Amino acid sequence: MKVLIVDDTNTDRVLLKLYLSKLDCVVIEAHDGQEAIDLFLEHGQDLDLILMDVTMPNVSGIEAVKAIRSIQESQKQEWLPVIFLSASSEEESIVEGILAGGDDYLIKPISQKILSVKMLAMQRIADMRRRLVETNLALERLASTDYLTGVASRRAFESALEQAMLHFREIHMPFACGMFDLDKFKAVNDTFGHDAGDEVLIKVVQCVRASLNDKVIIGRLGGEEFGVILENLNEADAFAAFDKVRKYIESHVTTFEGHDIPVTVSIGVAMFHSVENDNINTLIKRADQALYEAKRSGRNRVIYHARNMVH
Ligand SMILES: Nc1nc2c(ncn2[C@@H]2O[C@H](COP(=O)(O)OP(=O)(O)OP(=O)(O)O)[C@@H](O)[C@H]2O)c(=O)[nH]1
Repeated sequence: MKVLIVDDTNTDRVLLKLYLSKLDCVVIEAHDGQEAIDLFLEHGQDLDLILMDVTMPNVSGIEAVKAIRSIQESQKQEWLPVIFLSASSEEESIVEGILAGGDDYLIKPISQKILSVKMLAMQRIADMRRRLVETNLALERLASTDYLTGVASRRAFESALEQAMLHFREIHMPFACGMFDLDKFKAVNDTFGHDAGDEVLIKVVQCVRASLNDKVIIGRLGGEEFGVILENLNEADAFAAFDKVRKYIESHVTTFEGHDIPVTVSIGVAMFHSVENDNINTLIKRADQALYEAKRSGRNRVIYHARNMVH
C-alpha cells in the first residue's frame, strides 16, 4: 500500500511512518495541507490511502481534503480513502472532517492496532470498488458490441456518429453514413438454416472491413441491417467506397457446410451536410430512405440520398 502521511508535527509523522513500515507500506510525507495537495497531484494515481492531520498552519487538513476531493471529481478519478487523525474528539470536528470528504476519523494518540484494522477496512472497500469498476467496464463492453459479428451495437454506433459530428464541428471534416441491408436474407435462413445465416452475417462484416479498412466503424442497427461511418471524404468518394463494398460482398460467397451461399446487399448513403440542418437522427433517416430506394429499385445497389429525395 502507498500511503501519504500529512502532519506538521515531526514526532507524529515519525511514529506513523514506523507503524506503517511494519505493515509493509510505502510512505510519502507532507508537512502541511498545501504540500499534501501538491503531492497528491504528483502521486495521486498511485496512492492507496491518505492519513491527514486536521489542524495545520496555512492550509488545514480539512481544506486540503476538500481541494483533493474536488480535483478527483473534476478529473473523474478513482476513490481514494482519507482518514483524518486529530487530537480533537469533539463531535463538530468529526462531522466537519467527514463532510469535507474524509472516510474515517481517528483520535490521537493513535492505536497501532486500530489504525491497521481501519486500513484493512479501507482496503476492503477499495477492492470492492475496483471489482465494481471492472464489472461496469465489462458490461459497457458487452452493451457496446454486437455479440455475433463483433461490430458496434446500435447505441455505440450512434455515439460514434456523435463523435464524427463533433469532428465536423471542429475541423469541418465531411463524413458519410452508409446503411446496408442484406438482400432476401430470409431466403438464406429458410434454405440453409439460421446458423448458416449467422455465418453469412459474419462474412459480410469481414467483407466490409476487407474492402474498406480494418478500422472502419461498423454498427449493427438491427437484425440484418448495418451502418458504416466513412470520414473525411466527399460525396463521389463516399459513393465509390460503398459501391466497392457492394461489389466485394457480391463476389465473396460464404461457404457453410459445403454449400456456397451468395448474398448481395443494398446500401443507402447520406452525407452529413451541416450542424444547422442535420443531426444524427436526420442523417440516419436520410440514409434509411436511400436504402429503401435501393431495395425498391431492384436491390444490390448503392443509392446516394439526394437532398430532394422524398418518401
Ligand atoms: N441467421 C440470422 N438471421 C437473422 C438475424 N437477425 C435477423 N435475421 C433474419 O433476417 C431476415 C430478414 O428478413 P426480411 O426483413 O424479410 O428481409 P429480407 O428477406 O432480407 O428481404 P429484403 O430486405 O426485402 O431484401 C429474417 O428472416 C430474420 O430472421 C440473425 O442474427 N441471424
